[in-house]
Amino acid sequence: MPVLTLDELREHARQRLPGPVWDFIEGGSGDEHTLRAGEAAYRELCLRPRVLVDVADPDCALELLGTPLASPFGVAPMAYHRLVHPQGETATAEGTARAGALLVVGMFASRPLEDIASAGGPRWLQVYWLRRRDALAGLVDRAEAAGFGALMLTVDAPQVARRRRDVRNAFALPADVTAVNLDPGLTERTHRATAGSSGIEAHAREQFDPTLTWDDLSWLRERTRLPLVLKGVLTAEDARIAVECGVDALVVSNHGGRQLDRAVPALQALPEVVASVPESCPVLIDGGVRSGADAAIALALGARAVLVGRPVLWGLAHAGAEGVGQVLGLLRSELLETMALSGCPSLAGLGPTAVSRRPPLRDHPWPPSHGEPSRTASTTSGGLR
Ligand SMILES: Cc1cc2nc3c(=O)[nH]c(=O)nc-3n(C[C@H](O)[C@H](O)[C@H](O)COP(=O)(O)O)c2cc1C
Ligand SMILES: O=C(O)C(=O)c1ccccc1
Repeated sequence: MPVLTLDELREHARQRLPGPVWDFIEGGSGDEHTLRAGEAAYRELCLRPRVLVDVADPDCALELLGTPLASPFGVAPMAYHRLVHPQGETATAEGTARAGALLVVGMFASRPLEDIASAGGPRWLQVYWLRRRDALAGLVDRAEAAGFGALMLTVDAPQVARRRRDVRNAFALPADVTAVNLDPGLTERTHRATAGSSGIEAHAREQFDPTLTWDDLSWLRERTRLPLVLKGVLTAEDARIAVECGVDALVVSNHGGRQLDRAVPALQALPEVVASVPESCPVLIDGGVRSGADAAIALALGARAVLVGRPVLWGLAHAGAEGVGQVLGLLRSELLETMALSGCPSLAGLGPTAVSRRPPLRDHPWPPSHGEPSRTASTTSGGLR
């Protein structure tokens, strides 16, 4: 039986993976309030389909910071893909390349950057700000040499939040899963949990530099010619500062509910961020995207692309590269169907008037004011207000 939904893949993955690994992937921080709210936010919105539009040839290809993509989907950066499949990130890279989607490789990847790059698809590298600045610099140089198209700095994790599932499970990495792109001395801590702390949390406390401020960004900005993307921005205020600091793109994200619990759902924060940056600064989003319709809603509200996290690991656990390809292929075909059936055959035509909500989420100016209103969008008096 072919897999028809992401939920089916999730069930397959759950059956295959050890409980503590499943919990590490699926879990969130604190009471997991933000984790649940991230997905729920999409269900509170509806599409406003327009009719009698020629939708014979819907098109969702785009270029993002110079990277051509067959669809506006990317794999969110996630650590340690070898936790769920022996080939880890190289299998993820193959499946993602086949789908023509973007792969954001995590700093804590469990396969070498150069091997991941050999799949040939569009790829960016995510980094955390380490106390060991030389380790960060070394990785940036390797990413440039291996043809990575952008650098994504995650800024919502000055420390790794307490994830109670991992504490209960005393979660630590198995000996054969390591962050192979970093000096072993930097990551040995991930293999030992202590009372009250997972190996991941304890490792991050030792290695992540919580003193990072906007002033430090210039070091990274000057260190690389790659476009710089900040991941984990949730407010208009920070979006504006980021642009002033020379950041090229933003990811509106609460880390999939794994960092600040009670943080605002990414979808709710999206409009104020989009409204605060120039059109030249693409805004991406992640967290809780589970269907092509979810993606269409995010794109309509101004996201230029959508990153997907956990579902990619479900696909990888279930069927390696093939499973990753299934996840991204399913999302792309659902998005194209949604675009056709809502009378928006192009990404440019997918604007805020394609979405309806009740009650109002918040009182920022609406709609976000970017771009030429599309023909379909401009002739309506409804939409999200
Ligand atoms: C197992 C796992 C590991 C993750 N590791 C990282 C990481 O190393 N760096 C990072 O910036 N985000 C990391 N994230 C967060 C994702 O990039 C992303 O923000 C989140 O998973 C999106 O939500 P979704 O899973 O609902 O799609 C991780 C998420 C998961 C589930
Ligand atoms: O970012 C995360 O969510 C995460 O789980 C992680 C994994 C390895 C190192 C740091 C954070």
